[in-house]
Amino acid sequence: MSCALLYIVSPNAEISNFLSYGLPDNSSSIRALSSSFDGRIKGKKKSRWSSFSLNSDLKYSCLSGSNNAGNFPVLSSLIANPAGEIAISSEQRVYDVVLKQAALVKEQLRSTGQIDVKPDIVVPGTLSLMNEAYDRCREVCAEYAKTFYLGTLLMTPERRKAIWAIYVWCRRTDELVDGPNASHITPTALDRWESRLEDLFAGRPYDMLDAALSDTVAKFPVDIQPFKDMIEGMRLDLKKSRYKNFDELYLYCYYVAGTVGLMSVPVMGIDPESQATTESVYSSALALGIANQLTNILRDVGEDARRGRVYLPQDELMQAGLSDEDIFAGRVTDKWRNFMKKQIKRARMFFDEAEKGVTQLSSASRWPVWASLLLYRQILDEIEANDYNNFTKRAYVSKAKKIVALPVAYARSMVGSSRTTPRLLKT
Ligand SMILES: CC(C)=CCC/C(C)=C/CC/C(C)=C/CC/C(C)=C/COP(=O)(O)OP(=O)(O)O
Repeated sequence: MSCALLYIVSPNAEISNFLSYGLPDNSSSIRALSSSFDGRIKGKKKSRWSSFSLNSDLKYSCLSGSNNAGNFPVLSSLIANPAGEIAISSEQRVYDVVLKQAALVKEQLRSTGQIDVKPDIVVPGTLSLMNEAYDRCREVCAEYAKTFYLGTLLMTPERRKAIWAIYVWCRRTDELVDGPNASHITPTALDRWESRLEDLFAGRPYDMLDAALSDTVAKFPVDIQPFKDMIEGMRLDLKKSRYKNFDELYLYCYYVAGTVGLMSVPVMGIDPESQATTESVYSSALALGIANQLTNILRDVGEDARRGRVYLPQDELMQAGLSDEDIFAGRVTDKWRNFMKKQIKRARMFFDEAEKGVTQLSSASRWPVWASLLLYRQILDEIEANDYNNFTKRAYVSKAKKIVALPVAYARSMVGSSRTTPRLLKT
Protein backbone atom coordinates (compact mmCIF):
# COMPACT_ATOMS: atom_id res chain seq x y z
CA MET A 1 0.00 0.00 0.00
CA SER A 2 2.81 2.19 0.76
CA CYS A 3 4.62 1.39 -2.40
CA ALA A 4 4.32 4.85 -3.78
CA LEU A 5 6.64 5.75 -1.01
CA LEU A 6 9.11 2.99 -1.22
CA TYR A 7 12.48 4.52 -1.08
CA ILE A 8 14.04 1.17 -1.07
CA VAL A 9 17.55 0.56 0.06
CA SER A 10 19.62 -2.52 0.46
CA PRO A 11 17.22 -5.20 1.59
CA ASN A 12 18.40 -7.17 4.48
CA ALA A 13 18.64 -10.88 4.76
CA GLU A 14 17.30 -11.00 8.26
CA ILE A 15 14.11 -9.41 7.07
CA SER A 16 13.93 -11.86 4.21
CA ASN A 17 13.93 -14.59 6.78
CA PHE A 18 10.94 -13.08 8.51
CA LEU A 19 9.08 -13.40 5.30
CA SER A 20 9.66 -17.09 4.97
CA TYR A 21 9.32 -17.78 8.65
CA GLY A 22 7.24 -20.80 9.43
CA LEU A 23 6.08 -21.71 5.98
CA PRO A 24 4.67 -25.21 5.81
CA ASP A 25 7.04 -27.87 4.68
CA ASN A 26 4.76 -28.94 1.90
CA SER A 27 4.77 -25.47 0.39
CA SER A 28 8.30 -25.34 -0.76
CA SER A 29 7.49 -23.07 -3.65
CA ILE A 30 5.88 -20.54 -1.38
CA ARG A 31 8.81 -20.84 0.95
CA ALA A 32 11.27 -20.30 -1.83
CA LEU A 33 9.34 -17.31 -3.09
CA SER A 34 8.57 -15.72 0.18
CA SER A 35 12.08 -15.95 1.39
CA SER A 36 13.36 -14.03 -1.58
CA PHE A 37 12.01 -10.71 -0.55
CA ASP A 38 15.14 -8.93 -1.46
CA GLY A 39 16.14 -9.62 -5.04
CA ARG A 40 13.47 -7.75 -6.91
CA ILE A 41 13.87 -4.62 -4.95
CA LYS A 42 17.53 -4.25 -5.46
CA GLY A 43 17.40 -5.27 -9.07
CA LYS A 44 14.22 -3.19 -9.47
CA LYS A 45 12.37 -5.98 -11.06
CA LYS A 46 8.80 -5.55 -12.07
CA SER A 47 6.61 -5.37 -9.03
CA ARG A 48 3.05 -6.56 -8.75
CA TRP A 49 2.52 -3.52 -6.68
CA SER A 50 2.91 -2.13 -9.95
CA SER A 51 0.93 -2.76 -13.13
CA PHE A 52 -5.11 -0.89 -17.32
CA SER A 53 -8.64 0.12 -21.05
CA LEU A 54 -12.17 1.35 -21.85
CA ASN A 55 -13.56 2.61 -25.02
CA SER A 56 -11.46 5.71 -24.65
CA ASP A 57 -13.77 8.58 -25.50
CA LEU A 58 -16.74 6.95 -23.91
CA LYS A 59 -14.69 6.59 -20.79
CA TYR A 60 -13.92 10.24 -20.51
CA SER A 61 -17.43 11.33 -21.23
CA CYS A 62 -18.83 9.05 -18.55
CA LEU A 63 -16.43 10.08 -15.90
CA SER A 64 -18.57 12.71 -14.28
CA GLY A 65 -21.54 10.41 -13.86
CA SER A 66 -22.39 8.76 -10.62
CA ASN A 67 -24.13 5.54 -9.91
CA ASN A 68 -27.18 5.39 -7.74
CA ALA A 69 -25.34 4.20 -4.71
CA GLY A 70 -23.00 7.13 -4.14
CA ASN A 71 -20.53 9.45 -5.69
CA PHE A 72 -18.49 6.81 -7.35
CA PRO A 73 -17.64 7.79 -10.88
CA VAL A 74 -19.25 5.37 -13.25
CA LEU A 75 -16.54 4.95 -15.76
CA SER A 76 -17.99 1.99 -17.57
CA SER A 77 -20.82 0.44 -15.63
CA LEU A 78 -22.35 -1.33 -18.62
CA ILE A 79 -20.27 -2.63 -21.44
CA ALA A 80 -21.16 -4.50 -24.56
CA ASN A 81 -19.39 -7.78 -25.26
CA PRO A 82 -18.41 -8.69 -28.83
CA ALA A 83 -21.77 -10.37 -29.33
CA GLY A 84 -23.38 -7.06 -28.53
CA GLU A 85 -24.78 -8.28 -25.22
CA ILE A 86 -24.68 -5.88 -22.33
CA ALA A 87 -22.59 -7.09 -19.43
CA ILE A 88 -21.87 -5.68 -16.03
CA SER A 89 -18.57 -3.85 -16.06
CA SER A 90 -15.63 -4.55 -13.82
CA GLU A 91 -16.20 -1.23 -12.12
CA GLN A 92 -19.70 -2.21 -11.17
CA ARG A 93 -18.48 -5.56 -9.85
CA VAL A 94 -15.76 -3.91 -7.86
CA TYR A 95 -18.23 -1.36 -6.55
CA ASP A 96 -20.18 -4.21 -4.99
CA VAL A 97 -17.08 -5.01 -2.95
CA VAL A 98 -16.84 -1.33 -1.98
CA LEU A 99 -20.44 -1.43 -0.73
CA LYS A 100 -19.75 -4.54 1.29
CA GLN A 101 -16.69 -3.01 2.94
CA ALA A 102 -18.56 0.21 3.71
CA ALA A 103 -21.45 -1.77 5.20
CA LEU A 104 -19.09 -3.47 7.61
CA VAL A 105 -17.79 -0.16 8.88
CA LYS A 106 -21.30 1.29 9.12
CA GLU A 107 -22.38 -1.73 11.09
CA GLN A 108 -19.69 -1.05 13.64
CA LEU A 109 -20.54 2.64 13.73
CA ARG A 110 -24.16 1.75 14.44
CA SER A 111 -23.35 -0.63 17.22
CA THR A 112 -20.60 1.24 19.00
CA GLY A 113 -20.99 4.81 17.82
CA GLN A 114 -17.43 4.83 16.64
CA ILE A 115 -14.85 2.76 14.90
CA ASP A 116 -13.27 1.27 17.89
CA VAL A 117 -10.23 -0.84 18.28
CA LYS A 118 -11.09 -3.96 20.23
CA PRO A 119 -8.91 -4.31 23.33
CA ASP A 120 -6.23 -6.93 23.60
CA ILE A 121 -7.34 -10.10 25.29
CA VAL A 122 -4.25 -10.87 27.25
CA VAL A 123 -3.34 -14.49 27.63
CA PRO A 124 -0.16 -14.51 29.75
CA GLY A 125 2.89 -14.69 27.56
CA THR A 126 1.10 -13.97 24.30
CA LEU A 127 1.23 -10.20 24.46
CA SER A 128 4.96 -10.08 24.22
CA LEU A 129 4.86 -12.57 21.35
CA MET A 130 2.33 -10.39 19.59
CA ASN A 131 4.47 -7.34 20.22
CA GLU A 132 7.34 -9.20 18.69
CA ALA A 133 5.21 -10.10 15.67
CA TYR A 134 4.23 -6.47 15.12
CA ASP A 135 7.78 -5.44 15.65
CA ARG A 136 8.87 -7.68 12.81
CA CYS A 137 6.20 -6.10 10.61
CA ARG A 138 7.48 -2.71 11.65
CA GLU A 139 11.01 -3.66 10.68
CA VAL A 140 9.90 -4.84 7.23
CA CYS A 141 7.87 -1.68 6.65
CA ALA A 142 10.71 0.53 7.87
CA GLU A 143 13.15 -1.25 5.61
CA TYR A 144 11.09 -1.36 2.44
CA ALA A 145 8.82 1.66 2.67
CA LYS A 146 10.89 4.19 4.55
CA THR A 147 8.93 7.37 4.03
CA PHE A 148 5.58 5.68 4.38
CA TYR A 149 6.85 4.14 7.55
CA LEU A 150 7.69 7.56 8.92
CA GLY A 151 4.18 8.66 8.01
CA THR A 152 2.69 5.75 9.92
CA LEU A 153 4.48 6.97 13.03
CA LEU A 154 2.01 9.87 13.08
CA MET A 155 -0.88 7.42 13.43
CA THR A 156 -2.12 6.05 16.72
CA PRO A 157 -0.05 3.07 17.92
CA GLU A 158 -2.84 0.57 17.22
CA ARG A 159 -3.43 1.88 13.69
CA ARG A 160 0.19 2.02 12.76
CA LYS A 161 0.79 -1.55 13.87
CA ALA A 162 -2.21 -2.69 11.84
CA ILE A 163 -0.98 -0.86 8.75
CA TRP A 164 2.43 -2.51 9.10
CA ALA A 165 0.80 -5.94 9.34
CA ILE A 166 -1.32 -5.31 6.22
CA TYR A 167 1.67 -3.92 4.39
CA VAL A 168 3.74 -7.00 5.14
CA TRP A 169 1.03 -9.42 4.01
CA CYS A 170 0.62 -7.50 0.68
CA ARG A 171 4.33 -7.46 0.18
CA ARG A 172 4.66 -11.19 0.80
CA THR A 173 1.78 -11.88 -1.55
CA ASP A 174 3.38 -9.73 -4.20
CA GLU A 175 6.67 -11.50 -3.73
CA LEU A 176 5.06 -14.81 -4.59
CA VAL A 177 4.72 -13.78 -8.21
CA ASP A 178 7.32 -11.03 -8.44
CA GLY A 179 10.13 -12.31 -6.33
CA PRO A 180 13.23 -13.89 -7.82
CA ASN A 181 11.69 -17.36 -7.62
CA ALA A 182 8.45 -16.29 -9.24
CA SER A 183 8.94 -18.69 -12.12
CA HIS A 184 8.31 -21.58 -9.70
CA ILE A 185 4.99 -20.32 -8.45
CA THR A 186 1.95 -22.35 -9.42
CA PRO A 187 -1.78 -21.77 -9.01
CA THR A 188 -1.68 -24.47 -6.35
CA ALA A 189 0.85 -22.50 -4.34
CA LEU A 190 -1.49 -19.51 -4.52
CA ASP A 191 -4.36 -21.74 -3.36
CA ARG A 192 -2.27 -22.70 -0.36
CA TRP A 193 -1.48 -19.07 0.33
CA GLU A 194 -5.24 -18.40 0.24
CA SER A 195 -6.06 -21.14 2.70
CA ARG A 196 -3.41 -19.72 5.00
CA LEU A 197 -5.21 -16.40 4.68
CA GLU A 198 -8.50 -18.02 5.64
CA ASP A 199 -6.81 -19.62 8.61
CA LEU A 200 -5.39 -16.38 9.86
CA PHE A 201 -8.78 -14.68 9.52
CA ALA A 202 -10.18 -17.55 11.58
CA GLY A 203 -7.58 -16.86 14.29
CA ARG A 204 -5.20 -19.66 13.25
CA PRO A 205 -2.10 -17.85 12.00
CA TYR A 206 0.68 -19.94 10.56
CA ASP A 207 3.64 -17.76 11.42
CA MET A 208 4.45 -14.61 13.29
CA LEU A 209 3.78 -12.23 10.48
CA ASP A 210 0.43 -13.89 9.91
CA ALA A 211 -0.20 -13.62 13.63
CA ALA A 212 0.14 -9.85 13.50
CA LEU A 213 -2.40 -9.65 10.67
CA SER A 214 -4.65 -12.11 12.45
CA ASP A 215 -4.64 -9.80 15.45
CA THR A 216 -5.26 -6.76 13.23
CA VAL A 217 -8.27 -8.28 11.48
CA ALA A 218 -9.73 -9.24 14.82
CA LYS A 219 -9.47 -5.66 16.02
CA PHE A 220 -10.50 -3.66 12.96
CA PRO A 221 -13.48 -4.13 10.65
CA VAL A 222 -11.31 -5.51 7.88
CA ASP A 223 -12.98 -7.96 5.51
CA ILE A 224 -11.24 -10.91 3.89
CA GLN A 225 -12.54 -10.12 0.37
CA PRO A 226 -9.89 -7.58 -0.70
CA PHE A 227 -7.17 -9.94 0.51
CA LYS A 228 -8.62 -12.83 -1.50
CA ASP A 229 -8.97 -10.51 -4.47
CA MET A 230 -5.32 -9.59 -4.28
CA ILE A 231 -4.42 -13.27 -4.50
CA GLU A 232 -6.80 -13.46 -7.49
CA GLY A 233 -4.73 -10.69 -9.09
CA MET A 234 -1.64 -12.84 -8.69
CA ARG A 235 -3.46 -15.75 -10.36
CA LEU A 236 -4.41 -13.44 -13.21
CA ASP A 237 -0.84 -12.37 -13.62
CA LEU A 238 0.28 -15.96 -13.92
CA LYS A 239 -1.96 -16.59 -16.90
CA LYS A 240 -2.53 -13.24 -18.59
CA SER A 241 -0.15 -10.87 -20.31
CA ARG A 242 -2.59 -8.84 -22.49
CA TYR A 243 -5.68 -6.81 -21.63
CA LYS A 244 -8.36 -6.44 -24.29
CA ASN A 245 -9.80 -3.21 -23.01
CA PHE A 246 -9.88 -0.88 -20.04
CA ASP A 247 -12.54 -2.92 -18.37
CA GLU A 248 -10.19 -5.90 -18.13
CA LEU A 249 -7.30 -3.75 -17.06
CA TYR A 250 -9.43 -2.00 -14.45
CA LEU A 251 -10.21 -5.34 -12.84
CA TYR A 252 -6.55 -6.24 -12.77
CA CYS A 253 -5.70 -2.87 -11.18
CA TYR A 254 -8.40 -3.44 -8.59
CA TYR A 255 -7.04 -6.85 -7.73
CA VAL A 256 -3.44 -5.83 -7.30
CA ALA A 257 -3.76 -2.26 -5.95
CA GLY A 258 -7.36 -1.11 -5.42
CA THR A 259 -7.64 -3.86 -2.82
CA VAL A 260 -4.93 -2.16 -0.78
CA GLY A 261 -7.08 0.96 -0.53
CA LEU A 262 -10.03 -1.11 0.70
CA MET A 263 -7.89 -2.90 3.26
CA SER A 264 -6.45 0.37 4.58
CA VAL A 265 -9.55 2.50 5.21
CA PRO A 266 -10.93 0.52 8.16
CA VAL A 267 -7.57 0.88 9.84
CA MET A 268 -6.79 4.46 8.85
CA GLY A 269 -10.22 5.50 10.01
CA ILE A 270 -12.70 8.07 8.76
CA ASP A 271 -12.87 11.48 10.42
CA PRO A 272 -15.77 11.26 12.86
CA GLU A 273 -16.89 14.67 11.61
CA SER A 274 -16.74 13.73 7.98
CA GLN A 275 -19.86 14.51 5.99
CA ALA A 276 -18.96 12.05 3.30
CA THR A 277 -20.67 8.70 2.99
CA THR A 278 -18.61 5.70 3.97
CA GLU A 279 -19.05 4.35 0.41
CA SER A 280 -17.54 7.48 -1.10
CA VAL A 281 -14.47 7.26 1.13
CA TYR A 282 -13.96 3.62 0.12
CA SER A 283 -14.43 4.63 -3.53
CA SER A 284 -11.68 7.22 -3.18
CA ALA A 285 -9.40 4.69 -1.55
CA LEU A 286 -10.08 2.31 -4.42
CA ALA A 287 -9.43 5.14 -6.90
CA LEU A 288 -6.05 5.82 -5.30
CA GLY A 289 -5.03 2.20 -5.70
CA ILE A 290 -6.17 2.26 -9.36
CA ALA A 291 -4.41 5.58 -10.03
CA ASN A 292 -1.18 4.30 -8.51
CA GLN A 293 -1.33 1.13 -10.51
CA LEU A 294 -2.10 2.93 -13.79
CA THR A 295 0.83 5.23 -13.12
CA ASN A 296 3.04 2.29 -12.36
CA ILE A 297 2.00 0.64 -15.63
CA LEU A 298 2.68 3.78 -17.64
CA ARG A 299 6.06 4.23 -16.03
CA ASP A 300 7.06 0.62 -16.65
CA VAL A 301 5.92 0.05 -20.24
CA GLY A 302 9.43 -0.73 -21.49
CA GLU A 303 10.35 -2.91 -18.55
CA ASP A 304 7.10 -4.88 -18.88
CA ALA A 305 7.57 -5.28 -22.63
CA ARG A 306 10.97 -6.81 -22.00
CA ARG A 307 9.15 -9.44 -19.93
CA GLY A 308 6.69 -9.97 -22.78
CA ARG A 309 3.91 -8.10 -21.01
CA VAL A 310 1.70 -5.28 -22.23
CA TYR A 311 -0.52 -3.84 -19.54
CA LEU A 312 -2.24 -1.46 -21.95
CA PRO A 313 -5.73 -1.70 -23.41
CA GLN A 314 -5.34 -3.47 -26.73
CA ASP A 315 -8.41 -1.79 -28.24
CA GLU A 316 -7.08 1.66 -27.42
CA LEU A 317 -3.69 0.80 -28.84
CA MET A 318 -5.39 -0.31 -32.02
CA GLN A 319 -7.51 2.84 -32.22
CA ALA A 320 -4.32 4.86 -31.88
CA GLY A 321 -2.80 2.95 -34.82
CA LEU A 322 -0.39 1.11 -32.54
CA SER A 323 0.34 -2.53 -31.86
CA ASP A 324 2.42 -4.70 -29.55
CA GLU A 325 5.19 -4.59 -32.15
CA ASP A 326 5.47 -0.80 -31.76
CA ILE A 327 5.84 -1.30 -28.04
CA PHE A 328 8.46 -4.01 -28.37
CA ALA A 329 10.34 -1.79 -30.83
CA GLY A 330 10.14 1.05 -28.29
CA ARG A 331 9.69 3.86 -30.82
CA VAL A 332 8.50 7.18 -29.44
CA THR A 333 6.33 8.48 -32.27
CA ASP A 334 3.54 11.06 -32.38
CA LYS A 335 1.03 8.21 -32.32
CA TRP A 336 2.62 6.96 -29.14
CA ARG A 337 2.70 10.44 -27.57
CA ASN A 338 -1.00 10.93 -28.31
CA PHE A 339 -1.83 7.54 -26.92
CA MET A 340 0.17 8.26 -23.79
CA LYS A 341 -1.49 11.65 -23.31
CA LYS A 342 -4.87 9.93 -23.06
CA GLN A 343 -3.60 7.29 -20.68
CA ILE A 344 -2.03 9.93 -18.44
CA LYS A 345 -5.26 11.93 -18.49
CA ARG A 346 -7.18 8.90 -17.30
CA ALA A 347 -4.73 8.14 -14.50
CA ARG A 348 -5.00 11.77 -13.34
CA MET A 349 -8.78 11.45 -13.21
CA PHE A 350 -8.41 8.59 -10.77
CA PHE A 351 -6.02 10.66 -8.67
CA ASP A 352 -8.59 13.50 -8.65
CA GLU A 353 -11.22 11.05 -7.47
CA ALA A 354 -8.88 9.84 -4.75
CA GLU A 355 -8.18 13.37 -3.49
CA LYS A 356 -11.81 13.81 -2.48
CA GLY A 357 -11.47 11.02 0.03
CA VAL A 358 -8.17 11.90 1.65
CA THR A 359 -9.67 14.89 3.47
CA GLN A 360 -12.30 12.55 4.95
CA LEU A 361 -9.79 10.28 6.62
CA SER A 362 -9.02 10.64 10.30
CA SER A 363 -6.59 13.48 10.74
CA ALA A 364 -3.56 11.39 11.72
CA SER A 365 -3.88 9.21 8.63
CA ARG A 366 -4.05 11.99 6.06
CA TRP A 367 -0.42 12.97 5.86
CA PRO A 368 1.08 9.69 4.69
CA VAL A 369 -1.76 9.27 2.19
CA TRP A 370 -1.35 12.79 0.80
CA ALA A 371 2.38 12.29 0.56
CA SER A 372 2.02 9.05 -1.34
CA LEU A 373 -0.62 10.54 -3.64
CA LEU A 374 1.41 13.64 -4.47
CA LEU A 375 4.59 11.71 -5.04
CA TYR A 376 3.12 8.99 -7.18
CA ARG A 377 1.13 11.45 -9.28
CA GLN A 378 4.34 13.31 -10.05
CA ILE A 379 5.60 10.25 -11.88
CA LEU A 380 3.06 11.16 -14.57
CA ASP A 381 4.65 14.62 -14.88
CA GLU A 382 8.03 12.96 -15.22
CA ILE A 383 6.78 10.72 -18.05
CA GLU A 384 5.72 13.92 -19.84
CA ALA A 385 9.07 15.52 -19.06
CA ASN A 386 10.73 12.48 -20.67
CA ASP A 387 8.75 13.26 -23.83
CA TYR A 388 6.77 10.03 -23.29
CA ASN A 389 9.80 7.80 -23.61
CA ASN A 390 8.77 5.16 -21.10
CA PHE A 391 10.55 2.49 -23.13
CA THR A 392 14.09 3.23 -22.15
CA LYS A 393 13.76 6.00 -19.53
CA ARG A 394 12.35 5.28 -16.12
CA ALA A 395 10.34 8.24 -14.87
CA TYR A 396 11.22 9.01 -11.28
CA VAL A 397 10.67 11.81 -8.84
CA SER A 398 13.93 13.39 -7.69
CA LYS A 399 14.86 13.49 -4.04
CA ALA A 400 14.55 17.27 -4.05
CA LYS A 401 10.98 17.05 -5.37
CA LYS A 402 10.15 14.40 -2.81
CA ILE A 403 11.42 16.62 -0.04
CA VAL A 404 9.28 19.49 -1.31
CA ALA A 405 6.23 17.23 -1.49
CA LEU A 406 6.36 16.26 2.16
CA PRO A 407 5.53 19.66 3.71
CA VAL A 408 2.97 20.22 0.96
CA ALA A 409 1.35 16.95 1.96
CA TYR A 410 1.55 17.95 5.59
CA ALA A 411 -0.14 21.29 4.87
CA ARG A 412 -2.91 19.50 2.95
CA SER A 413 -3.39 17.03 5.72
CA MET A 414 -4.26 19.94 8.01
CA VAL A 415 -7.38 20.50 5.93
CA GLY A 416 -9.96 18.04 7.08
CA SER A 417 -13.55 17.25 6.36
CA SER A 418 -16.26 19.84 6.75
CA ARG A 419 -17.27 20.32 10.34
CA THR A 420 -20.96 21.04 9.87
CA THR A 421 -22.66 17.65 10.11
CA PRO A 422 -20.89 15.10 12.25
CA ARG A 423 -20.88 11.72 10.53
CA LEU A 424 -22.62 9.98 13.41
CA LEU A 425 -25.72 12.03 12.75
CA LYS A 426 -25.81 10.76 9.19
CA THR A 427 -27.61 7.65 8.11
C1 LIG B 1 -7.68 7.98 -0.46
C2 LIG B 1 -8.19 7.27 0.73
C3 LIG B 1 -9.58 7.62 1.19
C4 LIG B 1 -7.51 6.34 1.43
C5 LIG B 1 -6.15 5.85 1.12
C6 LIG B 1 -6.14 4.34 0.84
C7 LIG B 1 -4.77 3.89 0.38
C8 LIG B 1 -3.70 3.77 1.38
C9 LIG B 1 -4.56 3.61 -0.93
C10 LIG B 1 -3.22 3.25 -1.47
C11 LIG B 1 -3.27 2.03 -2.32
C12 LIG B 1 -1.88 1.63 -2.81
C13 LIG B 1 -0.66 2.32 -2.31
C14 LIG B 1 -1.76 0.64 -3.68
C15 LIG B 1 -0.46 0.12 -4.18
C16 LIG B 1 -0.31 0.54 -5.61
C17 LIG B 1 1.02 0.46 -6.31
C18 LIG B 1 1.02 0.66 -7.77
C19 LIG B 1 2.16 0.22 -5.70
C20 LIG B 1 3.43 0.18 -6.49
O1 LIG B 1 4.29 -0.70 -5.83
P1 LIG B 1 5.78 -0.90 -6.31
O2 LIG B 1 5.78 -1.39 -7.71
O3 LIG B 1 6.48 -1.69 -5.31
O4 LIG B 1 6.24 0.58 -6.26
P2 LIG B 1 7.52 1.18 -6.96
O5 LIG B 1 7.85 0.31 -8.13
O6 LIG B 1 7.05 2.56 -7.37
O7 LIG B 1 8.52 1.17 -5.90
